[in-house]
Amino acid sequence: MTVAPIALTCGEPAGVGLELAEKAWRALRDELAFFLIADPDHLPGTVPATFIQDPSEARAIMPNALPVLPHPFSGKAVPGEPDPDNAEGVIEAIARGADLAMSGAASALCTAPINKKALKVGADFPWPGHTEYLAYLGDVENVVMMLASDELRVVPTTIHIPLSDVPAALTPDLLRQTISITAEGLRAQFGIPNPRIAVAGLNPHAGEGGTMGQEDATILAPIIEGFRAEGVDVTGPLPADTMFHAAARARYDVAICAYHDQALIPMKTLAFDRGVNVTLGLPFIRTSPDHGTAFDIAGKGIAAPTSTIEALRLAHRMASRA
Ligand SMILES: NC(=O)C1=CN([C@@H]2O[C@H](COP(=O)(O)OP(=O)(O)OC[C@H]3O[C@@H](n4cnc5c(N)ncnc54)[C@H](O)[C@@H]3O)[C@@H](O)[C@H]2O)C=CC1
Ligand SMILES: NCC(=O)COP(=O)(O)O
Repeated sequence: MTVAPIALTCGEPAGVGLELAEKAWRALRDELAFFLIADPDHLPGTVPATFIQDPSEARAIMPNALPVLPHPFSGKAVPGEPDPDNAEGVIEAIARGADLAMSGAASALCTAPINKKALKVGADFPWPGHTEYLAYLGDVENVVMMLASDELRVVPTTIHIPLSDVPAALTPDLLRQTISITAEGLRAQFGIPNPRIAVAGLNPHAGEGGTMGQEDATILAPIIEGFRAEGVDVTGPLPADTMFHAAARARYDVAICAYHDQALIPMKTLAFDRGVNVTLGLPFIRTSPDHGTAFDIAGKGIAAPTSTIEALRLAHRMASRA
C-alpha cells in the first residue's frame, strides 16, 4: 500500500538532526518517502535538496534528492551552540509537522531531537519534551512514551519529572491509563492482539512484602489485578532488577516502568543505536530516534543514523497498518 510521505522535523539545528536527515535520506531513498521540515540555510552543503511546497511532491523527488519543506528560522545553525533565536522555529516546525500528520498530508511525524533547555531559554517552552507538546497539539489529555527495539519495549509511566516526585505522581489513575493506552497501541499499531504486559515494581524487590516500601502493594498490585480480572495479560509488580535479562524479556511484549531511568537504562543499554521513541495515544503516528541532540559530536559527521532510520521505518510500518 502506498502511504503519504512522513514529515521529519529538523529538531535543534545545532544538534545532529540535519546530519541524520541527510544520512537517513541516503539510506532510505529507494525504500520509503519522507520530507524534512527545515530552514534551507541550515542544510548541510553535502546533501542534494529539492524544495517542495506540498508533501505530495516528496515521493517523486525522494530517489534523487532530499525533499525539504522550507521553514525559515531566525538564527544560524552552529554545531554544538544552540541559538536562542532558533527556539521559536524549532517549536513551529514541530507544530507544522503535527498539523500535516493530523490532516493526512503526511502519514506520520518523525521528530529529530530537540534540546529542552535551549527551547526553555529561547522561547520559554512550557513542555518537558515533544511528547507533552504533541499531546497538547493533538488535543488529548493522556499519551504514553514507549521506547521500542527488537530486544525490548519499555514505557516510563512518569516521564520527565524529578525522581523525588515519582512516588506521588504514580497514581492509580495514571497507571491505569498508561496500561490501557499501551495495550491498545500494541494491538492497533503493532499488530499484537493480546499483548503481554509486565509491570515493574517501584521499590527494591517490588517492595518485598511491604518491608521495602508500600506502593507496590497499595497502588500497583490492585491495578494489575483489575486488568487481569478483565482478561488483559498483565503481570507484576515484578522486581525491576531481574526483569530485563534475556529469559525474562522473552515473557512479555512491553515493560511498564515506574519512572524514566528505570525504563530507558535497560532500553538504551541493549539498543541505543537503534531504539525508537513512539508516542501512543495521539491522533496521529509519531516516532523519533531514542537519543538526544548530541552537541558533543554535532558537525563532525560521525553521528550514527541507525536510530533515525529505524524511527522512519517504524513510522512507515505503522502508517501502512493504519
Ligand atoms: N526526542 C528528543 O528530542 C530527545 C531529546 N533529548 C535531549 O537531548 C539533549 C542532550 O541529551 P543527552 O542526555 O546528552 O543525550 P544524547 O543522546 O544527546 O547524548 C548522549 C551521548 O550519546 C552520544 N550520541 C547521541 N546520539 C548519537 C548518535 N546518533 N550517534 C553517535 N553518538 C550519539 C552523544 O555523542 C553523547 O555522548 C537534552 O536536552 C535532552 O533533553 C534527549 C533524548 C531525546
Ligand atoms: N528521554 C526521552 C526523551 O527525552 C524524549 O522526549 P520527547 O521529546 O520525545 O518527549
